[in-house]
Amino acid sequence: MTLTTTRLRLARDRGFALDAPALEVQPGEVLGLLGRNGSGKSTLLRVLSGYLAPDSGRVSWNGRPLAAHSRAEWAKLVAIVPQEAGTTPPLTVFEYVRLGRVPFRGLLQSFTRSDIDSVRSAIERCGLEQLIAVPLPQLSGGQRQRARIARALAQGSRLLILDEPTNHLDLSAIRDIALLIKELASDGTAFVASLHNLDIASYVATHIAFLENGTVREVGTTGETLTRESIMRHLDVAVDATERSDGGLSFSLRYPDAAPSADALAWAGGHGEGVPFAPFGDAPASWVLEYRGAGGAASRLEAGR
Ligand SMILES: Nc1ncnc2c1ncn2[C@@H]1O[C@H](COP(=O)(O)OP(=O)(O)OP(=O)(O)O)[C@@H](O)[C@H]1O
Repeated sequence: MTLTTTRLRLARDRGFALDAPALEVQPGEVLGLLGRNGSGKSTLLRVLSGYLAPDSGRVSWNGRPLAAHSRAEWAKLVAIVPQEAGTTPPLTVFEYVRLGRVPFRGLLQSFTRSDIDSVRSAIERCGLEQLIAVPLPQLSGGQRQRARIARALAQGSRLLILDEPTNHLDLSAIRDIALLIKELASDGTAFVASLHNLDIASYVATHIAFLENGTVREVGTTGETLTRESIMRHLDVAVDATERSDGGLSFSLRYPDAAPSADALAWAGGHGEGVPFAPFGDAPASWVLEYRGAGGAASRLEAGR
């Protein structure tokens, strides 16, 4: 499944307007949307999934404009995995995942053998076999998120739209969801996901789009786009970065009253981004780091030990 768009624009209430350049997501690619609260990530996801019509611009799936797909085709091609909502339906994992087959049968028609096979295989894919008969409200947040993804897989969709997929999850559940997304992408599923977690973005996303006040300011491959400078520029927050063994970056928030970690300093120094400052002998008494803030102005951050 390939998602393509022309430039998209949509004006909403209270002066908010979405403005995104032409985008393309190929099978196996994961486009991560990053931006501050209210920057328009969910709005863009709704436009890409066909729930909101743009004022101008066109969304196409597999080269056909969205409007040319029937509702049934639409439901089969694209699955939306929403944020954890307040209420959880009192269905078992099996019953819930089976809802993914409704576009193929309709609510009142009975499910076929092949529907049930799709449901079971999606449940296995998401590691929920042991929980197949457990009601959703009794699952943990991470297990429920996996059930939502399983439902999307049972639907057979090759484009998954995820709204903050690791919201409210503990660290091990975040890791499991990240691994699942990566595994599904390696099998050719395309993803667009709004993300707040920079580590997850670096790990799962092949491409990143930064939104600010509704406008996509920068889009590109993760390696080129997800940098300390762009994070400072678009999210208005200073982070330290260290390189992972797979070549991606791990980010940690820089608190104004805490010195950056030795690892982050070493990495930044090695990349010419920061200057460890050691006035007395080997042990640095303070550090001076430079970064470029919004508008390109150079700022200096000094931190004592
Ligand atoms: N149904 C709606 N009608 C009109 N405006 C809306 C609607 N939903 C959201 N908005 C507005 O659109 C803007 C962008 O909101 P959106 O939810 O897309 O941002 P977001 O980046 O996903 O935020 P968050 O990170 O907090 O989830 C906000 O100003 C919001 O008030």
